Amino acid sequence: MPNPSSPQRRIGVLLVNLGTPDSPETSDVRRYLNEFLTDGRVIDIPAAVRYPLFQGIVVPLRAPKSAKIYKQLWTERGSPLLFHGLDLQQKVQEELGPDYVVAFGMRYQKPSIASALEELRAAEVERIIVLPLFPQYASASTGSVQQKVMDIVKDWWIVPSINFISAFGSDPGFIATIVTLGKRELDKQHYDHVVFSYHGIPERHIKKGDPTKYCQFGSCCDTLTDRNRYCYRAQCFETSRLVAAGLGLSPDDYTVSFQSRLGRDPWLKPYTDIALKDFPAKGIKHVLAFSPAFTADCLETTIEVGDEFKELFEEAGGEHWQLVPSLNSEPEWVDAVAAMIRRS
Ligand SMILES: C=CC1=C(C)c2cc3[nH]c(cc4nc(cc5[nH]c(cc1n2)c(C)c5CCC(=O)O)C(CCC(=O)O)=C4C)c(C)c3C=C
Ligand SMILES: [Fe+2]
Ligand SMILES: [Fe+2]
Repeated sequence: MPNPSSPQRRIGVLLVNLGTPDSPETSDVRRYLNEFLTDGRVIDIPAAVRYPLFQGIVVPLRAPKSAKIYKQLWTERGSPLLFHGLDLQQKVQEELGPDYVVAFGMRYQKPSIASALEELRAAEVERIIVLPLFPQYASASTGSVQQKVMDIVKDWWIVPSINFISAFGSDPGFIATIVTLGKRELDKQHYDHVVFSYHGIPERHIKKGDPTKYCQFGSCCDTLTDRNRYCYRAQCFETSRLVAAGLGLSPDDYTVSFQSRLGRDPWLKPYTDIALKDFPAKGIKHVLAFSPAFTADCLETTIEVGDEFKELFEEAGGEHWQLVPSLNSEPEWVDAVAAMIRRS
């Protein structure tokens, strides 16, 4: 007989974003980068080379430069990626109500995925829905979160049912929120062109997830099908196409490009910093830029797209470069996240 006084079983929700240093000081940035850049899904070279190369050379050289950039990004509330994540957690919890327990974790540094999973375990949730806040699946982002969650729960005596929402780059609520934010900017003034700039990944990462060699980095990715469902490039094109349709843009009105490459191997092309330099000569002087690989403002959006690309564009003769803010904890995005969770 069920005990009528036993608490109702609730569903656990784990929202996860990438990570951020505890502070913009070099020592904290170094600790963050050491964890991030020794992840074998991010830097996919043998561990025996990865650790000495990155912890011994790359990170010590990079940390002071990155710390300067993090200082520009830092706010009174700290890192935008962190405080927007906590705001989203709180608002999604309010939206979903008492049948759910919503936790927030970061893949690297704090709050850790382990601490967020502990909160859910302590709440005795019946099952867990994990939503990595990366719209397009990549092994370096979503895959890494999935692996970390599995590494942790494998040691629990009772391993709960877990659903992973692996990608949501075509989700109607996600697309609609980007369209709303884009319209806000487009209503203010005329733009000659739109850029969808995605975080890049090495081409090798796509090849490793494509045993049938379907993806040839050409028109194969123009449509998202069962053959390329997890191809990051195909998903980026799909997100762009859906947002463009929502904004009433034709294919000539927009460019899809990739940013933030690291190392010498080929990454997804075209590279945003190179593509934008050609715009002014083509008569494109006013550009509206979206960052649809990110759900919250961070270094890659605010600084790289918002400041650095703006500077490059103006140096090349452009007049106005405007970044569309990320979804952060916009009410429409909160509704979209809650809807994805309810459907899962
Ligand atoms: C969209 C999801 C992300 C993918 C895919 C991704 C792949 C990836 N990233 C690097 C290297 C770096 N990324 C950095 C920052 C960063 N990356 C993402 C997301 C994805 N990365 C976010 C949200 C952020 C910003 C974090 C913040 O606190 O604001 C950095 C740090 C930048 C610096 O210190 O200068 C690096 C380095 C690789 C190599 C990679 C795929 C192989
Ligand atoms: Fe990254
Ligand atoms: Fe592809």
